[in-house]
Amino acid sequence: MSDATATNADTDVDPAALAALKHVGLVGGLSETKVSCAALGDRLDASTQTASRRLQTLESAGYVERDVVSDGQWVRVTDAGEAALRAEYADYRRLFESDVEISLRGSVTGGMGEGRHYITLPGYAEQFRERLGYDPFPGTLNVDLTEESVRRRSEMAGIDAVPIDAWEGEDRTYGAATCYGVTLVAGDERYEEVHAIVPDRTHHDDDQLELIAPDRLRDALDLDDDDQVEVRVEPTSRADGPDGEAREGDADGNDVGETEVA
Ligand SMILES: Cc1cc2nc3c(=O)[nH]c(=O)nc-3n(C[C@H](O)[C@H](O)[C@H](O)COP(=O)(O)O)c2cc1C
Ligand SMILES: Nc1ccn([C@@H]2O[C@H](COP(=O)(O)OP(=O)(O)O)[C@@H](O)[C@H]2O)c(=O)n1
Ligand SMILES: [Mg+2]
Repeated sequence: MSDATATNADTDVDPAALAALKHVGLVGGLSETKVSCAALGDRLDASTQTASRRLQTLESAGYVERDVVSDGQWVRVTDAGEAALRAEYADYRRLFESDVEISLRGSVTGGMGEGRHYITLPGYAEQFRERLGYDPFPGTLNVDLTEESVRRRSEMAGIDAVPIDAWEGEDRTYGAATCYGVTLVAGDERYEEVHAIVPDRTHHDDDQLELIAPDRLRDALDLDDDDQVEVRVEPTSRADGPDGEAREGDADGNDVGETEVA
């Protein structure tokens, strides 16, 4: 089994640049819009030079694309930029709404046949049993997300989730993952004890969501390839936590670190 082909790079920018990104979005929406640094500076209560620097920071981080012209610049918020804004939005939802739930949609699909291998590795299997409270069926049910749901999945970042730690095998290191509690809905049927597992390292792009559960979901919900499903993501905590220990998840699988503040 080969190692990761893609890792989710940490492209975070500082809060000031993120504020500039929000203003760019508010002025012109997420599609291409003409921005002048002087006007952006006014909105940010900063100088024209500062506004210009913030746009450069956003461009370097891959959050905007720019085309500088004589009287300003055309700026477009990229998918990564939109994901960063959605992650912020998810934080505010968490702050002000009591029952945050995100609904993602997609269709059942076959994958690369590697899910079974990873799920049954002892270093992961022990953590699933302890932290999720069950032995998963060996494999991952792959869901091919709709375009809208690919964009929305970054909102999962604000939802409490169960961390699965990296571990050392005999010949290599296995990466960490994050498990989000979900309910899987297919037609009139639903299955509650499911987790969306987001590995830090994966061969899949973010249009694929992998689900694990105690049972084979294709049997439990009578699913075939291309069947439409809804994945309702809800806050969840570790089965073995003292009183519901969890960490704030990261839909991109980036390391989110400790949640405690000294
Ligand atoms: C718990 C878990 C850990 C994983 N760790 C790694 C890893 O360390 N390196 C890697 O290349 N892929 C890792 N993967 C991802 C697999 O390479 C692959 O993206 C995916 O699980 C394949 O699923 P599929 O067979 O359903 O398509 C991991 C997957 C899971 C479920
Ligand atoms: N809880 C689960 C996990 C996997 N599966 C299915 O079990 C098979 C093995 O999973 P896998 O991840 O190794 O295979 P692929 O997803 O790569 O096809 C696939 O057909 C999955 O769709 C399931 O129905 N329910
Ligand atoms: Mg799979």
